[in-house]
Amino acid sequence: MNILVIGTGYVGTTTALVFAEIGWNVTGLDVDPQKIEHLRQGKLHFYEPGLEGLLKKHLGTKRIRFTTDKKEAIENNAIIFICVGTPSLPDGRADLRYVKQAAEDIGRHMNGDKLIINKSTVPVGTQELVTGWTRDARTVPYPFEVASNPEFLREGKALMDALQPDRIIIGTNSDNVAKRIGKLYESMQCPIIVTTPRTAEFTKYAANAFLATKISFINELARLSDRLGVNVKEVAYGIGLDNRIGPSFLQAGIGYGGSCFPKDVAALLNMAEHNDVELKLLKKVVHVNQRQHLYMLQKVREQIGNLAGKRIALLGLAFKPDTDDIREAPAIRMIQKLRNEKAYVQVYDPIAALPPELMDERVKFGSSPEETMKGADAAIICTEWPMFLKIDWVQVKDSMNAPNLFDGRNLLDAGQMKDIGFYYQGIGYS
Ligand SMILES: NC(=O)c1ccc[n+]([C@@H]2O[C@H](COP(=O)([O-])OP(=O)(O)OC[C@H]3O[C@@H](n4cnc5c(N)ncnc54)[C@H](O)[C@@H]3O)[C@@H](O)[C@H]2O)c1
Ligand SMILES: O=c1ccn([C@@H]2O[C@H](COP(=O)(O)OP(=O)(O)O[C@H]3O[C@H](CO)[C@@H](O)[C@H](O)[C@H]3O)[C@@H](O)[C@H]2O)c(=O)[nH]1
Repeated sequence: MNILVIGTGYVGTTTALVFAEIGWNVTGLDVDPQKIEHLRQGKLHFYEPGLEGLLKKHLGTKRIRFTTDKKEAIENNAIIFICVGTPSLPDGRADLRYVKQAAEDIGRHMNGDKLIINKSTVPVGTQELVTGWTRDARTVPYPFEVASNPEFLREGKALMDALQPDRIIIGTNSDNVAKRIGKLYESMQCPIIVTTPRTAEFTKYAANAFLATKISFINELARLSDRLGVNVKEVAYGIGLDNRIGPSFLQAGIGYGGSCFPKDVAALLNMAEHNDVELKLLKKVVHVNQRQHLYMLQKVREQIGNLAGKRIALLGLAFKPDTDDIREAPAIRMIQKLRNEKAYVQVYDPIAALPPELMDERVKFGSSPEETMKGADAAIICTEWPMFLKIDWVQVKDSMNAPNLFDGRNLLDAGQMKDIGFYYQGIGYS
């Protein structure tokens, strides 16, 4: 079977490689010639464990190829996945301009029957819009179908999530389309749910909104835990063992970030507003999340006083470990706040880079965690990179100006850090 994947970002590249791995012939199409050139050379333009090996393997098997030629790619493939970005507009709405462009490209170059499957995260009703955009761009009225097939992979675990998904959701009103898409995934061992396109589109937002809610819930309880002298990690473990609750996404910290949760929660809130429904709980989820890094900074101020002129070390920039993605990362918000308060900031991350616009005489990137913390008045852990567990904390304690350690991800062992001589504060954990 020949498959075209439009968009070779995070989702498109993973999707293309997973279909190559399960035996299909895949073409990856992107408007960005640099990305395509990198991919042709077996190089990824983002960090994701395991993916580059698979890319090199399938360039070798010739099951995968990459192009910027829309006409040729669309003409040669009857099954087309749309995997383009749907970023936030200023009012929170999902920007559908790339999806529209892809739909129009397909319509314009259509040369026979096409099955269009949308994997991008899109508002309810987009399948109907894609149908209209494709139809209006056709020059010859070839038949085509549009289905929804949302993607649930996580950055850092993209390959595992895409090869062994918890479920596959197919949104179509046609039994024949459901069968054709089901065939693409027949080697995967997971439930396949066939539903309407609108339900499939909504389910994606519901999943991300629920996960974000779990995080804000435990973050609120973490703040109360601090006041009550309770260990929120043990609370999360205790409630997580209840099958009805489950253990995941109950890790308290400085809040969620990334390219998905903030954008998708905003899009869902926008959808609700346009339908005159107020999602009060979800609004609070966002509110809690936006304040969580400020809560940590308040703890720092309580310990070391005014931050002006103080040296603060920040460990971790990425919005979570195993990625170089800093989109909506709490660490970035933290740096901006520290900069406003005229602190000197030294940052370290094993993979992610500090954006040049954030660097100045007050904000520098360190060469190692140890060097970053040398002479600091306080260190704040913003990302739970496993390498931070291996730091020689005894040595670090002696090299700091004052041994103040603030663990924004509850990564380290509080007792051990205190034994070493640190003033240690996590979130709902100390
Ligand atoms: N990143 C994730 O972890 C993740 C997980 C699940 C779902 N999603 C959703 O999947 C979608 C894609 O996300 P992403 O992170 O891969 O986005 P991305 O921005 O990294 O990649 C999108 C790619 O599409 C390309 N593109 C745009 N218009 C095009 C066109 N007309 N023709 C060809 N290529 C075009 C861009 O150049 C870019 O390379 C979004 O809707 C996102 O919300 C993302
Ligand atoms: O207990 C937890 C779990 C996560 N996080 C934070 O939540 C954010 C998002 O983490 P994660 O969900 O692992 O990363 P994403 O790659 O953004 O994946 C989410 O967003 C994708 C895009 O829609 C979906 O496909 C995935 O299913 C969904 O998990 C990160 O900042 C984490 O630090 C916490 O603070 N506590």
